[in-house]
Amino acid sequence: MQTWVIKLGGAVLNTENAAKALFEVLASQTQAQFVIVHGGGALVDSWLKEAGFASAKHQGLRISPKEQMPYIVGALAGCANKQLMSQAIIAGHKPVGLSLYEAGIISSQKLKALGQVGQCDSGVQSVIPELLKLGRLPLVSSIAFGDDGLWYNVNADEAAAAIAKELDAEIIFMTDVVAVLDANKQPLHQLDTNQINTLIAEGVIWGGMEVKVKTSLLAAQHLRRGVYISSWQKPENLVALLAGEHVGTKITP
Ligand SMILES: Nc1ncnc2c1ncn2[C@@H]1O[C@H](COP(=O)(O)OP(=O)(O)O)[C@@H](O)[C@H]1O
Ligand SMILES: CC(=O)N[C@@H](CCC(=O)OP(=O)(O)O)C(=O)O
Repeated sequence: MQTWVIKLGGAVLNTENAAKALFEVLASQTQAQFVIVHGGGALVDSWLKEAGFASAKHQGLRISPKEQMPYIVGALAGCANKQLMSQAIIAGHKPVGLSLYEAGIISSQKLKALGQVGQCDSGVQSVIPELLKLGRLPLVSSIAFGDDGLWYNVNADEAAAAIAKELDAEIIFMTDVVAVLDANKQPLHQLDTNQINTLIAEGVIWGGMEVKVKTSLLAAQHLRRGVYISSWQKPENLVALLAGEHVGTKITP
C-alpha cells in the first residue's frame, strides 16, 4: 500500500474544524496509508510573545535560543500535536503522537546563529512502519533530538520531507494559501528550479514559502516527479491530489 506523508501547516489549528475535515477525508481513503507531519509556527509565535520573548526568523527559520526551547517544544510537541490528536480521534482515527526521534530522524545543529535549529539526518529505526501495520495514524511534530540528547527545533516542511525520504513515501504540502502566488497574487500552477530561484531573488517568494518551495524541490528531485503545494482550506483538494489530479502548485524537479 502506498504511504503518503501529509505536511499540515500549523495555521490549520486556527480554523475551527479544518483539521477534523481533513482527517475525515483521510479516513475515507482506504487505498493508501498516511503519516501527518505538522507545524505550529503561529502557536509558537503566540506562546513566545506571552512569555515575553522577542522571536525572529532568518530565511523562514525561527532563531531558537536555548532558553526559548521549553516554550517551542511545549507548543509544537505538546499543544499543537495534542490538539491535532483530538481532531483525528473525533474523525475516527487512532492517532499516535511522535517527535522526529521516534519517527527515525535525529538532528544536528546547522548554524550556530540560529540557536537550537536542527537539520534532519537518519536516526534509530523508525517506529512508523509498525504503527501503520497496527492501523494507527502517526502524527509527527517537528521537534527533534540530537545524539547529544538536546532538543532541536526543525522547520516542519524539512521534517516532513525527511520522513518521506526515510519511508520512501509520497508527499503533499498543505498550507494556508491555495497555491504559490506570483507578483500579482495569481496562483502559479507549476514551478521549476529556475523559476523558483528567480521568484526568491525578486522577493515574490519569501519567508515560510521560501523554505517550502526549496524543500519541495529537494523532495521532487528525490522522488523524480512533481510534488504539490496546496491548501488545507479545501479538504476535497486532498482527494483530488491523491487521485493524481492537479491542484495548487506543482514543483517539478
Ligand atoms: N509567493 C508566495 N505565495 C504564497 N504565499 C507566500 C509567498 N511568499 C510568501 N508567502 C507566505 O508564506 C506563507 C506560507 O508559509 P508558512 O506560513 O510557513 O506556511 P505553513 O505554516 O503552512 O508551513 C503564506 O501564508 C504567505 O504569507
Ligand atoms: C526552525 C523553525 O522555523 N521551526 C518552526 C517549526 C514549526 C513550523 O515549521 O510550523 P509551520 O509549518 O506552521 O510553519 C517554527 O519554530 O516555527
